[in-house]
Amino acid sequence: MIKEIKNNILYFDGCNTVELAEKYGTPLYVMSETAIVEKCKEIRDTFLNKYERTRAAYAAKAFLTLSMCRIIEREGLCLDVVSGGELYTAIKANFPAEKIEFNGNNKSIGELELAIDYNIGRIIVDGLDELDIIEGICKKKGKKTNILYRITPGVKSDSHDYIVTGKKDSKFGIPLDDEVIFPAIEKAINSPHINFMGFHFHVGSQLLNNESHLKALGTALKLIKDIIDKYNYVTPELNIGGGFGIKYTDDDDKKSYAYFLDPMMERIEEFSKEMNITRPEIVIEPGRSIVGESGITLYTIGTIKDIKGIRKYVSVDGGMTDNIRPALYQAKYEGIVANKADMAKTDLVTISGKCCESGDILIKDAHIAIAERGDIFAVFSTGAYGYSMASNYNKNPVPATVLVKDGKSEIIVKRQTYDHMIANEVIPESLK
Ligand SMILES: Cc1ncc(COP(=O)(O)O)c(C=O)c1O
Ligand SMILES: N[C@@H](CCCC[NH3+])C(=O)O
Repeated sequence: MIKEIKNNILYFDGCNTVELAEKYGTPLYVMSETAIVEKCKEIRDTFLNKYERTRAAYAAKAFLTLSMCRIIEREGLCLDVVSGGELYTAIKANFPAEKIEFNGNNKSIGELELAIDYNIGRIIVDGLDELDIIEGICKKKGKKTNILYRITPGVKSDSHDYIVTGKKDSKFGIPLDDEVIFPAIEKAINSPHINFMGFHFHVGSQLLNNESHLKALGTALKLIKDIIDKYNYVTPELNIGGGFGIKYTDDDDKKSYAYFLDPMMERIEEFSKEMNITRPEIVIEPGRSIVGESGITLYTIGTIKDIKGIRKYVSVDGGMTDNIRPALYQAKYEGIVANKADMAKTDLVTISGKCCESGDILIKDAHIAIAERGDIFAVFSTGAYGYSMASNYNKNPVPATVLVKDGKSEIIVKRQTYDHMIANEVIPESLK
């Protein structure tokens, strides 16, 4: 059990959360190594070991630190990065270059050079002129790079509009209009500096049903067939993205990896038999599903305002700066007063942050134990897209992250200091 209640206190991966808050301060991101490892094991058991020639590239954008790179490498996964900064973090952690894949809809020349210099495994090309840039860099450096084309499969998945990515009107991917996609494919096949590996799609994030994955797969398989028919070229790989949803609240009907992947693998195997080709190597890119439920955030409760007949605001010492998701996507979370974990949840409150924004609300209408200043509040399922989307708004420092496992805790990201925040600021001569 990752989450447990003992003597009225919330424990997370064997650690007393009130003691963690005392030792490391709040706000505090707490990541359970046991939970992350369990997720990786589920991926190995139900996908990597079940089907030959498969890879799982952890989508680093969900939560990336040097230590996370180490865990991902140890657990046998690859890494999907989307920026020079994520790639640099992987390089600094000595992550094997051939296991890195580079996504992104507007990679800079500098970022592509870094990727090619480091000989990373795959670049997922996301725009027509990106291929020319990669070719130019490879030519200059005498290298050859593996690429896939990210396609826009034209499916609308069932998630918040900001995190659906597969519909035609999207900044991601290459549209499948014949006059756009076929010349691009021909160019990639014929380029002496490119190994054209195939296609990539990612339909959206926090998905709780497999419909859009299956629809997009149908589109991708049709394209693979067209390429065989037109150019007699069999693409050796297919990347079917991530997006597997997690449980934020009791309303989220989370599904297993197998629920998404088994029907897709079945369809791909059938297709390969029909076409009489070797089944392409299949790659997935899970992010949220590995780290989301593996993390919680601890806060200290401060001001409590009970506006009679209207609402009771319980403010904590963090907010949209450490978790932008409620403000950005109206995302729902659940939480608990960690030092009153056994007490009846009789109070209906709104958990608000400390930023100067009325929208800085973490949980609207939460049922919690009667809280007082100084209590510790834990928000669940914050392991994905919390730390990685943190900001310094209102000059709030980014919280520390601790990694916990079987009752032991270690810092993996130190708390930012006020000095860190102003370290890059300069007062020019004109203002001295
Ligand atoms: C290309 C790509 N791959 C993988 C992911 C990871 O998605 P998730 O965290 O939902 O698994 C994303 C983000 O949505 C993405 O854009
Ligand atoms: N940041 C988003 C998901 C990322 C979407 C990336 N394509 C979230 O918190 O849900």
